[in-house]
Amino acid sequence: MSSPLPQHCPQPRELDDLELVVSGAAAPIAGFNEPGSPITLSLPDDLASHLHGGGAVELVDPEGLPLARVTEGARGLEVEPLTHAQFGPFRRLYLSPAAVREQHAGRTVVPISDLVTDVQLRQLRRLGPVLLLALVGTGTPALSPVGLLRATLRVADQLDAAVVAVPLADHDSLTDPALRVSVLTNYAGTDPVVELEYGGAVLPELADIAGAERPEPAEQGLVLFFTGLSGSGKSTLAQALMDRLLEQGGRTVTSLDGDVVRRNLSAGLTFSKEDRETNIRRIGWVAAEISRHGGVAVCSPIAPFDRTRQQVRAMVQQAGGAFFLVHVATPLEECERRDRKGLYAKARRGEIPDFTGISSPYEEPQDADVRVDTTGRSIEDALEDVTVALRTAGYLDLARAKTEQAETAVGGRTSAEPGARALATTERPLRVLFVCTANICRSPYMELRARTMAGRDVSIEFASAGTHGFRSHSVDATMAEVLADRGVSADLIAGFASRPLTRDLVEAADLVLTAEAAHRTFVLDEVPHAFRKVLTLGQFAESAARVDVSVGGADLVTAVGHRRAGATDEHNIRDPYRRGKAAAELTADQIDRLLTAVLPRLLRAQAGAR
Ligand SMILES: Nc1ncnc2c1ncn2[C@@H]1O[C@H](COP(=O)(O)OS(=O)(=O)O)[C@@H](OP(=O)(O)O)[C@H]1O
Ligand SMILES: Nc1ncnc2c1ncn2[C@@H]1O[C@H](COP(=O)(O)OP(=O)(O)O)[C@@H](O)[C@H]1O
Repeated sequence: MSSPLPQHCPQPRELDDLELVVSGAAAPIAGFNEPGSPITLSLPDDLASHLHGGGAVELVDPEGLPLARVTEGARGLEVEPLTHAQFGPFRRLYLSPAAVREQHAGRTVVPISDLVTDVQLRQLRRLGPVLLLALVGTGTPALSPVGLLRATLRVADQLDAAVVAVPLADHDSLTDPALRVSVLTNYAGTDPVVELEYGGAVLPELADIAGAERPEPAEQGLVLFFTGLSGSGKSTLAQALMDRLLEQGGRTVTSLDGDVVRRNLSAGLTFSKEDRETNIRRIGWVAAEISRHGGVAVCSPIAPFDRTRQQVRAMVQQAGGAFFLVHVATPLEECERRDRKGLYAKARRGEIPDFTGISSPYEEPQDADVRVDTTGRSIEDALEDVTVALRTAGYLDLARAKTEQAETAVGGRTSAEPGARALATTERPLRVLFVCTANICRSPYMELRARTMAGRDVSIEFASAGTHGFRSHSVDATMAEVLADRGVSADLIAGFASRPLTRDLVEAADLVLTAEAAHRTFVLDEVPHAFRKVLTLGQFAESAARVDVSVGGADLVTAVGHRRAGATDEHNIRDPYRRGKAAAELTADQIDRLLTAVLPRLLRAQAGAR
């Protein structure tokens, strides 16, 4: 009897890709890892070498259902389908391009990845019979796949429309647009494909879906994840924070403390790298489920590996929760000095192998929402850093009642201090950098229009640059005309000189707003840690709309960094270069709409919070 094939459960994005490959939607791509293809599968080293040696691997879904068998072929990994996924909400809507051509030929094809607006419904009505392709792949829709399908079906009821679900995932790379075009074309055949216009207000009949999908921060599940060395203060801060949460009431709180988890959920695991990863993934899994149901999970394991922390973040976000990472960055010397449990001394004597910080690594997080060094500080004071960050990010407001704050104020600290601290960081002007390709058309328009709109306000500065920016060119002549028509002074326009984007420009900016998602990807490939402050202008506008109107200026930038909407194609501001004045006007209209929505909130003088 032959031994069973090794099995592997791919990541959600890879499972979506598998479905596209099997259904023919990805054609001409027919497998994984073909040269230059965005459809890739990453396998653990042992499985990769098994394939390389001529073996086969079975890909299974998270429940273990075998979906396909992969082998190494001439162009990459060849895929032989086994079983088709049969369950899951709206499975019946997942059709292959061949089935769609057979059942729905003759309809105008319209891709949908967000809630439809009034403007878009009018556009759809004008199109006649339509096929709404709901793009439900991982990371693509602005809401959950089920939410998008429920909303799209509701819109379809008002039209002559068919709805089909397509698991086109977001690969967050420059190859995405090409894949999108080929998938849409495979579904459309010879029928036209029309993109929805940008803008408008979400249809009132979708409000309940929008509400359920985008819960108010007070209702969204939240995972507070403290990471740091043993003795850094994770448990102490986590406990103090939970006490505050419980005193305030209104939320269910679950503690997943490192030590406690190891005595229960993870009993028997060692401190090898593998077992630590298992331990953290277990914590992540439980925390994600808690967040799925709107609860707050407070976790405080060491979690020394970046990759595992990222996996937890992904699990939580997948479950619709928010993930907030606190790096308790107390240095090793201080943790060792405290040595509350006497473990460091033992580790130094070699009595505990693989001890974090001594004989096992701790990878410092680059993506922490807040970093707290507890050295020489009171617990209350260190906790303040966390509660301020939580409040600023729009998750929890754990401010004590004023009377209580006054009572706890010591050594000249007053109840006003947290607010004062937040203000101090915003005293210099907020620096906003606009980015497009050549820096002669869209980004100069954004910069000069924004400067004109801001007038004499000194709380903000605008600049622009291009991912492939020309050096010292003036504004494109057509765009310059549009700028002049819209009240931008001739001096400003004449004084403009284009420039290429540099790392320093990104580092120096508080907020980088790009014309298209591809520009955002370009910037992040260069400066990955800037991910919170680099957004498309449309993505920023949509994200800002979700943040309470009382939050403005630098606080708004921080809040959006933590609660940003996905960058979808609808957000892209298309390039009008050399497409005539009408195209330039349309682009200008789109930019004006977005700037009008966001600028008043970025200008300190008008931001409601102050
Ligand atoms: N080898 C080794 N390395 C690090 N820590 C050790 C080790 N052996 C035991 N301990 C005790 O276990 C606690 C850390 O467990 P965690 O589950 O948080 O660790 S991990 O996230 O799985 O890496 C940690 O507790 P905290 O001090 O609360 O962090 C230690 O008390
Ligand atoms: N500002 C502070 N914040 C948190 N802990 C502090 C602080 N100052 C001193 N400590 C002490 O440091 C130790 C931290 O231990 P613990 O919270 O168990 O750390 P961990 O969970 O990271 O191992 C405790 O004894 C705590 O009283």
